Amino acid sequence: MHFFEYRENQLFAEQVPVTTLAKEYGTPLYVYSAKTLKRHFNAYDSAFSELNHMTCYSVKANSNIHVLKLLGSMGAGMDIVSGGELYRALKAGISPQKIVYSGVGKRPEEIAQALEADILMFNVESVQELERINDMALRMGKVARISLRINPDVDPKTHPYISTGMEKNKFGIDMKTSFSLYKKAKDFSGIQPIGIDCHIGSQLTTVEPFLEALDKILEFYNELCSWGLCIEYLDLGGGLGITYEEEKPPHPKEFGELLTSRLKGIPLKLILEPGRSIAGNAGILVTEVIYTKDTPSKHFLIVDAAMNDLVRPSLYGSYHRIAEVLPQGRPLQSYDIVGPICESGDFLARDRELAQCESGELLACFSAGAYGFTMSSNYNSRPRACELLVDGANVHCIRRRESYQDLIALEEKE
Ligand SMILES: Cc1ncc(COP(=O)(O)O)c(C=O)c1O
Ligand SMILES: N[C@@H](CCCC[NH3+])C(=O)O
Repeated sequence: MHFFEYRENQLFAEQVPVTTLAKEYGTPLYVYSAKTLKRHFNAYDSAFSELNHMTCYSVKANSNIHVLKLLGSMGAGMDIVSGGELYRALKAGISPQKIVYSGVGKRPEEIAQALEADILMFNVESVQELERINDMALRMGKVARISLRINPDVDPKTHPYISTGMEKNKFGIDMKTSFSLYKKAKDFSGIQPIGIDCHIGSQLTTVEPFLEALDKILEFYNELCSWGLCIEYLDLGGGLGITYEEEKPPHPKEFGELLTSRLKGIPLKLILEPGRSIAGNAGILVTEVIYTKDTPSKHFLIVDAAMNDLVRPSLYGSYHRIAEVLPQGRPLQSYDIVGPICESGDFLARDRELAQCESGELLACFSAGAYGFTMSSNYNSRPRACELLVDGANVHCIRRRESYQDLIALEEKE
C-alpha cells in the first residue's frame, strides 16, 4: 500500500500532482512519500510487538539523511555496511546503541570508526575480520560486541545476485567454523559475543526460506546455551520482498506472526534489518519522454532517466511498473523504454505494453524507493537526479539535482 494514486485522471504523490513536481524540479526526479515510509515502518515494526525487538532499517536501501531522520524519529535503529553509512546514521541522530554493522570487507579505519562510536554490535563475516576487530579493540582499549553472521546454506529462491545465505556465497561463516569461533571467543579479550546473525538474501517472496534458516539458527543457539554461552541478540537480517509486478510476498503482519510463534518464550532480543519492504514502494522515479523512435522491429520510448539513475532493470532484469503521469486514454503499444546512455543494456523496460506516448510526456516508474537512487552513478557524465520527500501537501527537496560543476568538482586542482 502506498500513497501514489491517480485522482482526477492524474498521478498524485500524497496531496501533490506529480506534474507540479516535475515542472518545478525537472526530471529525472525521485519522489518519496513520507506517509508511505511511516506506514511501512509501522506495519513492519508492529508485526513484532509481542517480542522484545528492534527494527534496524537497512541504510543501503535508501540512505538519504532525511529518510534516515524520519525513520529514526519513529524509533528505528540502523543496519549499516560501511563507514559512510555509519557517518550518515550518526549525522541523522541515530543512537549508536541502535546500530549494527554487517559486511564482508570492513576496513581497519571503518572498524576504528565503529569502535569509537561504540555501536551496538559488529556482525562478523570471517575469521580474519574477528581477529582484526579483536586486535583493534585491544589497541583502542575497547571491547567490541559482536555477532557472527552465520551462513546457514539455505536457498532464498530469489535472484542469484542477491542470494546471500548459500554456501557458495561470500557472506557469513559456515556453521561448523562458527561453532569453533564462538568456543574460541573467550581467548579474544577484545571481543564480547552478544548475538547470532543471519541474512539469507533480498526480495524473498515466501516465508519458507526464512523459517528454514531460523530453525537452523535456533538449533545453533541451543547448542551455544548448552555450553553456557549466553547470547542476548538474534539478528535475522532483512529480505522481505515487495510487489513489483505480481509477486505476492507475505505481509509483514503474517511474517511477524510466524516468527513470533517460533520465538515466543525464547529469551532473546530480536533484531530485524528491513530495507526494501520499508522504502521500495515509497518512491517513484519520474521521467520525461525525449523522443519516440520506431525501427523495423521495435517501438522505442527514449526517456531522460537511464541505467545510471535506476540500474535494477539492467542489472537484474527487474520489473518496475511504468505508467503515464497524465493518462490520455490512447491505445496500447509494445515499447522498449530506454535511456540516453550508450549501452544497449540501458533500459527501464522491454516489450512493455503502455498507452501510446508522445515526446514531452511524463512517465512514472514505480517501486523505485529502494536500491534506486542509492545505486545510481554518474555514468556518461550524467548529473544524478534530484530527490524530493512529499509529506501531505508539503514538498521537501532532500537532495538537489547535481550540476555539471558537481561532476568535475573533485577533479579540479586545489
Ligand atoms: C546484511 C543485510 N541486512 C539487510 C539487508 C536489507 O535487505 P532488504 O532490503 O531485502 O530488506 C541487506 C540487503 O540485502 C543486507 O545485506
Ligand atoms: N540491490 C539489490 C538488493 C541488494 C540487497 C543488498 N544485500 C536490489 O536492487 O534488489
